[in-house]
Amino acid sequence: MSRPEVVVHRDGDLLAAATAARLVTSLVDAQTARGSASLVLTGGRTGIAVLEHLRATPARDAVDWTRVDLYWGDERFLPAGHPERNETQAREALLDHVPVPASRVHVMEPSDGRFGDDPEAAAEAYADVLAAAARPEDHGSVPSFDVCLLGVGEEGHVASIFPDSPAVHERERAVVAVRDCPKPPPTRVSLTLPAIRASREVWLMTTGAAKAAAVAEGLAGAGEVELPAAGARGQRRTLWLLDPAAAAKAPDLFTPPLA
Ligand SMILES: O=C1O[C@H](COP(=O)(O)O)[C@@H](O)[C@H](O)[C@H]1O
Repeated sequence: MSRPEVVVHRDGDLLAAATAARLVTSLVDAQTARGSASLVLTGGRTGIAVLEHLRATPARDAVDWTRVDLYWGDERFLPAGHPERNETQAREALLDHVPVPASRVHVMEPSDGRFGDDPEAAAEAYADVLAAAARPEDHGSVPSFDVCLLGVGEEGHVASIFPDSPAVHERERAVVAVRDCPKPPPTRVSLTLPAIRASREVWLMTTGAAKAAAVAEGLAGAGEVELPAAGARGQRRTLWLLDPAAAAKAPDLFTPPLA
């Protein structure tokens, strides 16, 4: 498992633009090395801003979108097309504007989908999707995603894994239903930390002073039960992408010059 690295960008907009550029390179490299690329998307302000920048940059055409598999780290369990669904926001920001085949867009089921209002069934179905996509070399029932994008909440949540919640204690399952979530909407579906840790690279992106304490604790070795972001690590790389406000309380070791 990789040790965290930190990049501090001048402001949130530059962070989103630079992360979009970084993604182009990573997806192209993955396609060159393995034929296709896999990307886990996140909701949240920064996650969607990255997709908007990706849509706007001409470099997006360097990616062969017909050979990208898209997954989600979490989803708000709401009806299809609901504006608060991470899927809806990602489609508007990027997916409706690039030629990614529908068969490669692996959404978590909505609350009016195949399983109705049953988030546990939706979570199990998503675990089956991941297991079907895993290759023998992935050593498990989760693909080795090339990049897993994550936002970070003020209390240190990633995906929909909140501090000291049942999801953060999950060790076996790759996907779980989340109920009584402290951040609305209360019902969600989420990858677990073991599934996130199957990723080659994990990129945690966050901005603003409200996130500074969570960032500092995450980098200073907090336990993942208290601060789930601390447990989000990639096999090869764990990258914290921050603005100066989010980085303000980080330990010295982790505050490199501005990029
Ligand atoms: O609800 C969610 O929030 C987090 C973080 O969002 P942000 O706006 O504070 O960056 C996000 O990572 C997660 O995917 C989403 O469902």
